[in-house]
Amino acid sequence: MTFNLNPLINHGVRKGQAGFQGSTLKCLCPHDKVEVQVKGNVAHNHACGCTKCWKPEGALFSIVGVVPRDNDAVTAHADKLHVVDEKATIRRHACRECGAYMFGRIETHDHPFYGLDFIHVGLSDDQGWEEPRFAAFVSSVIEGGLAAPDDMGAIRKQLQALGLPTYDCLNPPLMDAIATWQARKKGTLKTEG
Ligand SMILES: N[C@@H](CCC(=O)N[C@@H](CS)C(=O)NCC(=O)O)C(=O)O
Ligand SMILES: [Zn+2]
Ligand SMILES: [Zn+2]
Repeated sequence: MTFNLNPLINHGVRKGQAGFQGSTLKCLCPHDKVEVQVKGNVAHNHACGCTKCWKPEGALFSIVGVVPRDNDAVTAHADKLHVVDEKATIRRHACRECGAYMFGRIETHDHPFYGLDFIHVGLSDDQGWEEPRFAAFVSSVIEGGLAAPDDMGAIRKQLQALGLPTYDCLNPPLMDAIATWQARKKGTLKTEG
């Protein structure tokens, strides 16, 4: 059985282009689309199975990455946006009409990822975005009711065959970044860098 992981990766992972300058994200409404202009490429792009990230209809995973918060701006139909969950750390701004999540922002200064916005490059018509490089929160697809526990072996295999290592949290570099931030805050890590 082949799973609908996400349309962006179902038929292989397309490599990004060096020097890609960014592009516009558009919501899925047939007209009066919400538009978000993104300057520069996305980073840490990955598949996320968590229940909070936006997934296209029928897909098991979101494709989500980050940009500096100053690099994205809503350029059309901002009035259609609402925050999906005010209590979540990532305030995900979605189109009220089509449901697409246009950007997610961390407003808590005291957070390891403060300063980054979360975006979905699948909402752009352009190619060249950094390719997804790993899969995070894979086990969460069970929590979301999207997959049976017995399917997880096959789902992980499909992701790994695409060259995406699978994790049930974030990947080691991001987990290390979070732990480093926590250690500096607690004073348990004193070195710079
Ligand atoms: N098992 C949980 C995990 C959710 C989770 O921790 N998601 C990560 C990856 S997007 C996160 O950073 N969430 C913060 C937030 O959603 O505000 C779920 O699937 O809902
Ligand atoms: Zn829309
Ligand atoms: Zn997520």
